[in-house]
Amino acid sequence: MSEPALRLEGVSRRFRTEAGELPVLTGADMRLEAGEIVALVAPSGTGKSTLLHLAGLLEKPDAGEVFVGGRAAGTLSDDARTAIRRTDIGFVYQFHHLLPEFTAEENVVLPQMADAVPRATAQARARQLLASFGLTGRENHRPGRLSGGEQQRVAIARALANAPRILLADEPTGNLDVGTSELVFTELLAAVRGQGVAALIATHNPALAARMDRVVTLRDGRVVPG
Ligand SMILES: Nc1ncnc2c1ncn2[C@@H]1O[C@H](COP(=O)(O)OP(=O)(O)OP(=O)(O)O)[C@@H](O)[C@H]1O
Repeated sequence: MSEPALRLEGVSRRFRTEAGELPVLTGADMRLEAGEIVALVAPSGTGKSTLLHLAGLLEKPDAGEVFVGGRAAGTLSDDARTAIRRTDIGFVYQFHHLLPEFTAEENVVLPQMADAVPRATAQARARQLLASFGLTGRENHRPGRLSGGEQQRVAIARALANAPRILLADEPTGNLDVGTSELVFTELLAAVRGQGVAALIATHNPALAARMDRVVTLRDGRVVPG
């Protein structure tokens, strides 16, 4: 079998809390194949965000290894990890995390410029991505002037700006009302399927999870079929 987009091997993470050591992940293994869309559905507090942060190279595991396109992240310099995060991985948070002082378009342009894309090219891609999320006419609005659904659409456009191979999303529609969540989620799925992006998406919503290729959950700190 060819190398998956993302592979976790024996990944462990524990936190030190007032009550003592909290083992959240205890040797988690998983594969995310190229272009595959996987739902991560697990009860609150079982480690979904922790897993996504490790997979996204935002944090380092205490043990085990994260492979992105076959490259072992633990063997790389911080600069090399940052470069992989920028070019290969898009991350969508539950709350948009857009830069409030920049417009919608600038929020989608900036990660591309950090990846050395010329400004005019980055602007054209940003406009095209924003248009694909129904945001034509909103390009020059700052996040504070956008609705919650629009903010999340911009955040998704930003995550896709550098055409990553992997999209990681942590309850990307979790703070939206049911109707808006359904709409934004449908657009998110269409975008990742259309671009052939592998995606790991945490959600509490079983109906949304059922629309992905497969479901995994977390049990006793490990990834198991959901
Ligand atoms: N930096 C940290 N320091 C201490 N404990 C932490 C830290 N980050 C997470 N935890 C704890 O680890 C456990 C797993 O947290 P995590 O956020 O990964 O769960 P989750 O499944 O994403 O939860 P939710 O569905 O509520 O977002 C929780 O008990 C949490 O309190």
